[in-house]
Amino acid sequence: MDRLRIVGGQRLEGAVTISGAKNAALPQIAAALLSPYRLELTNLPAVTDVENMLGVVGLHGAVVTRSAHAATINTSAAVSKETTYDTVRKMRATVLVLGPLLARFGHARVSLPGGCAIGARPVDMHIATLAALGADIGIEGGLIVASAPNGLRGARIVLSSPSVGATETAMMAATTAKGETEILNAAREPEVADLAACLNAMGAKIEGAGTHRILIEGGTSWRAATHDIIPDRIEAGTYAVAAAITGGQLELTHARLEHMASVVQLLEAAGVKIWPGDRGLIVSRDGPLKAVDVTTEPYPGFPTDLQAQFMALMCCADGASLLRETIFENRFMHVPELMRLGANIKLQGTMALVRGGEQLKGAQVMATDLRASVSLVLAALVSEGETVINRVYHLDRGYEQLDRKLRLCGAHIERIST
Ligand SMILES: CC(=O)N[C@H]1[C@@H](OP(=O)(O)OP(=O)(O)OC[C@H]2O[C@@H](n3ccc(=O)[nH]c3=O)[C@H](O)[C@@H]2O)O[C@H](CO)[C@@H](O)[C@@H]1O
Ligand SMILES: C=C(OP(=O)(O)O)C(=O)O
Repeated sequence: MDRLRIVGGQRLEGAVTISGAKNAALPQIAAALLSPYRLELTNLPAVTDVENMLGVVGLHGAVVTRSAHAATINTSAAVSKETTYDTVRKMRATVLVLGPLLARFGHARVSLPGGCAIGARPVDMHIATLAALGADIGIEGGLIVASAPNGLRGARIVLSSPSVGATETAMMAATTAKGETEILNAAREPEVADLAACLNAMGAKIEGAGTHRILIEGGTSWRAATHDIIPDRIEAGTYAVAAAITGGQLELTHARLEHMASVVQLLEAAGVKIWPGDRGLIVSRDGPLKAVDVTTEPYPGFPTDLQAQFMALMCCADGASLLRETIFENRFMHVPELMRLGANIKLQGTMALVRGGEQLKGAQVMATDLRASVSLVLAALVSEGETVINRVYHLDRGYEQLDRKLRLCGAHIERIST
């Protein structure tokens, strides 16, 4: 199992290429199962979640042709097979094949994902949206078993909360339904809009993705398509924090300001300067870091996927900041590990009070999930001495060549393979 060894104290300077968004890539790979024609995805991030998702569509008979940052997925010979617990356990986003399999083949059997480090993460809304589209759907022996032998039919779907995954499931399934589907209280994340753009390139007729109300005209005539995945706003936000925490300056090549308004606003409030450059965004800090409060919210609010990274930043700010997590009930697994580095954090329910300003000191720490792991990397960059981060496979799920990208900007970081 690989580990990362980081010696803190280096100011980061240089350019970081922001990869394609993992959370846009995963549903788009699942969407390939909808159409018998090839889907070519470009700007595909080279991360293990993407490899796993390509493996999952491969298990359903898709033929995948790869290059470093692209994949062509041909599902002309695909079938709806059982997606086992073993597959879903590795990566929850696997549940996104449910809608496409049901829509294309009229039946699907996908294992229930179960809880994970950040929360229980039920899939009841995914199930409810497919039931609203006319599927006969239930749980049998740990599997979601769905059928619609006569096809799905368009419906008005009102989500009880704007779930990203449930919006994506509903949108994908509705492309083959008879008639029109309206999704209300839809998630507005850029990854949802990018999935709609990909589906539209494949022949679908979707309007309104990126707003609360999405309209999908069913009965799609599919065609071959190529789609370029949007840059990863969470990866960009992570490197913005790396520049801020080390008092450095980074150019985030490809990063898009329009996807990062709430993040930019909070960073600026913390004393960080951000401005658009020719190739993306430039992030710089030379003054003191100010403590700011953070509340995670659905997009366009501050993303839960950057809460851990901001907590690392607030550990180095002057004063106290309150971080409130409203999306996942257990997304503070990084707190005890940051405390091992000397951070002063008090947890109460869904809130964390961070008293910044202590000099962090290197230690052995353990990564528990993707964003928790990267918050430890960020804290280690400013910790005195050496930090060793175990279970790096969490990082590899969603960050392409993190150690290399940081090293190129001056970080003292090495991967120890065992
Ligand atoms: C692969 C991917 O894109 N992952 C992202 C996606 O996850 P994901 O799509 O799983 O997140 P959701 O937006 O669905 O989850 C939001 C909340 O709704 C709850 N919920 C969700 C579905 C459901 O059927 N029932 C239910 O109760 C979840 O437990 C959570 O508390 O959006 C999250 C919120 O921005 C991000 O943190 C994840 O990185
Ligand atoms: C929680 C995340 O991903 P997933 O939904 O795939 O677990 C994440 O990207 O931070």
